[in-house]
Amino acid sequence: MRTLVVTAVPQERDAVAAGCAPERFEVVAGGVGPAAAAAATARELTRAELAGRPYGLVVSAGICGGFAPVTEGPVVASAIVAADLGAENPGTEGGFTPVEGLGFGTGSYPVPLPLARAVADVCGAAFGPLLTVSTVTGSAERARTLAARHPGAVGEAMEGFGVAEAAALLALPVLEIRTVSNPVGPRDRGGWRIREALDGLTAVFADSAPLLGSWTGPTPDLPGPGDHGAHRKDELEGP
Ligand SMILES: O=C(O)c1cccc(C(=O)CC[C@H]2O[C@@H](n3cnc4c(=O)[nH]cnc43)[C@H](O)[C@@H]2O)c1
Repeated sequence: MRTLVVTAVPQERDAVAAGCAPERFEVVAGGVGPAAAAAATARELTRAELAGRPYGLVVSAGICGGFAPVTEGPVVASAIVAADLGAENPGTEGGFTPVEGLGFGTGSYPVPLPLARAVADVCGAAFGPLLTVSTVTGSAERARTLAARHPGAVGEAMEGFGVAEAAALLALPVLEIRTVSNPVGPRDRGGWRIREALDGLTAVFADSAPLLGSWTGPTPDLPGPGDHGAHRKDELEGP
């Protein structure tokens, strides 16, 4: 089955597409931020289902900020985490209650670990939770807070959780694969290494495309109780 790769911007889309064969991969630029990413992913997955050409795997890809000591190179998510989905909760440890603690759904999606680990190994990537934020971190204090709240986090970007939400609606497995363009922390636009990160994306997808394209494993169990909204094709088609 084919793999859908969702990036934020066309430069990332083109970098990914340069590394993988068009027969097995569809690469789309869905916009910046989790809401745009979720909407674009849901549209593409629904189109494919209705056309009878469903995807077997969904990947969120692009550039990202890296948490020290990860300052460059590829990163692969061991979990896709909505780092600012929840409520500020002064007086509690960490001062934040994640969305699960509020009793609504989940703030973290699992990935198929054997595949994610294999991809990380083949491209020499750092492996750990990848955080999705709506506001790019711009201070050392915020970077420390996030790193303390999410031990082992390797990076921060803005789309992974949105892509994962849409994939979960169709019970599809999801990965997040990125390359580091900047450190998470104080703003320093002059220090960005975007060209290197985009070239790195091409290399990562060239190395991992054979693994991604042949993946036939199951979707990991979705976290928590209740209906995560997984739908079947017949429900999409309506009466
Ligand atoms: O103006 C700034 O200070 C600034 C700093 C980092 C990123 C931005 C962006 O507008 C990029 C958003 C875009 O790129 C991904 N990305 C890359 N680095 C980061 C990051 O450190 N934190 C969050 N997102 C990052 C992101 O997925 C978006 O697609 C501006």
